[in-house]
Amino acid sequence: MIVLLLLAILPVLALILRSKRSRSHPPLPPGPKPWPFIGNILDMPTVQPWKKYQEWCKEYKSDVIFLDIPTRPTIILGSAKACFDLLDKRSNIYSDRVVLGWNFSLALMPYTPRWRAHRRMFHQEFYQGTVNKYRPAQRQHARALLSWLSKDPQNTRQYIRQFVTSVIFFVTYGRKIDSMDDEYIGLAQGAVVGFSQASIPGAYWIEFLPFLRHIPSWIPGAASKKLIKKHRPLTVSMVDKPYTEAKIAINNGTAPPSLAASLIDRNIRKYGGTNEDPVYDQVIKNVTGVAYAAGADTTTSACSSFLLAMAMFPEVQKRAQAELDRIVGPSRLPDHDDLVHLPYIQATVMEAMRWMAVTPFGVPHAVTSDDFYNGYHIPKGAVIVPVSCCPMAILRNEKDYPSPDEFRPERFLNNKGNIDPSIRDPTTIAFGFGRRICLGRYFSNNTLSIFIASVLHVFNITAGVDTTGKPVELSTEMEGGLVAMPCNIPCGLEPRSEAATQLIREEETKEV
Ligand code: HEM
Repeated sequence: MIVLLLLAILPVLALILRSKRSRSHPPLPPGPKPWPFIGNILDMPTVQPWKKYQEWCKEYKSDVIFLDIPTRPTIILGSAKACFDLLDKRSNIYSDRVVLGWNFSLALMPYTPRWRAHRRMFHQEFYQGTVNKYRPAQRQHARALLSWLSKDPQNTRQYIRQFVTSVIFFVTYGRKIDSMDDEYIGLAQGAVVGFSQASIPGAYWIEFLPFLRHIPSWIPGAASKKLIKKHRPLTVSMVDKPYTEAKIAINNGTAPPSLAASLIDRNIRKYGGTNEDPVYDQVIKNVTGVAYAAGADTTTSACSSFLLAMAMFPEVQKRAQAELDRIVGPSRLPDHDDLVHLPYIQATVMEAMRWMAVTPFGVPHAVTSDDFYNGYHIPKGAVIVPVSCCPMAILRNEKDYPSPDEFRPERFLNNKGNIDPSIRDPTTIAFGFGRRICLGRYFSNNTLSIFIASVLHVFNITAGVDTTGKPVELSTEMEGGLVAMPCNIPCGLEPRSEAATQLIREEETKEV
């Protein structure tokens, strides 16, 4: 019955929307041929969607592709130029989002004053000039990670996640994460996994037709609503629980310094006893909650891809270690302050952000007015998907990055061995565009840099064996939704020398 209703309503809706769109406008960008009434709904890939986006860019020889989704036209952008032209230069109309239900997250809020208030508060704590205050926490956690990895390298994937999560929780709530069994890790991981899957473009088209919420789950697009609903209790707890705990500690005078503590303190001093107090209290809760949601999987993915690259390109590993040996030496671990003297390590960090796209289709934007680009009509309300792994463009673009499949930090160096500013820095793309550009990019870069320098300083990295004793197969296959992770990561981490083992042991006696 419901399927019949669906079949009856969709054609009418599609016709109305399409006739509104086609009135006196230039043509839409090229793309796969739509089916009568249902457009390209059935063409939308929901598993590893970036592969299909790449194929379309190639097939239609265009860096702007149109997908006819009756309720939400979708545009794929497959070149840096198209992304900068639209999402950056015209960001006044390209900064909206498709709302998916994560109401607390500023990363998904529509382009409204509410989003602006959240973004302003987050920015104050994470802009370039202030993030270095988090370096001691990042360094200490990176050093703790060396010890975990040396004892149990088969669980490398879990320890990387624990390291990234611990840094974010420590900075945000002043809370230590002692193991992967920590309640908050489970909460947050569950919430983020559900969301990441649900946000694949086309997986969510059904969201715009609430009256169809009972349709069978085999119809494409139906699954995302269920996913979001299933994970909602985890999401609520992920945002509420650590914040409530932090507030209790503040009231008891037992709170360690943290982002939550300083924001709450500032709010009380500025708005305590006024009507604004509860309003800003909610903003603080959301802003602290989004730090984990937006920062944990993304940074974990970048750290994991780096390890994979080291095992697949051992000559890069050797060259990076030689630089560390020369500049830092065997008697201490590297620090953030060393990085300025370590151009090859800096280039390795840049290459880690380029080689495997962390968010292969960015975080989709939405356009708030009709627009025209390269002779094509971009319809108002369209979802705009910047595809950062498209081979003809962006991070895997032959022209900007020759032999793009190879992990080659040298590409960012000039003939004096310094960073060459004429080569496009991949972080200008990997962190998104315009007014929605990633707010955690400087923080994340500090975490990734100290992770890379510390791990390379003490370990030789090879494929190794996994927890079942099977040799790890190295490949560049990625899995996931909004955030992609390498399917396999190496587990063969061996201390490079007696001196390296000694450095790791010394750290074990220190408090994180
Ligand atoms: C390798 C690590 C990371 C990558 C690749 C990454 C990537 C991105 C991307 C692609 C966007 C969307 C930009 C756009 O819409 O054009 C984004 C947004 C965002 N990121 Fe990150 N991110 C990373 C780490 C972090 C961290 C560590 C934090 C927090 C501490 C963070 C906080 C945010 C926030 C709050 C937004 C939403 C901005 C808005 O919508 O106004 N990110 N990130």
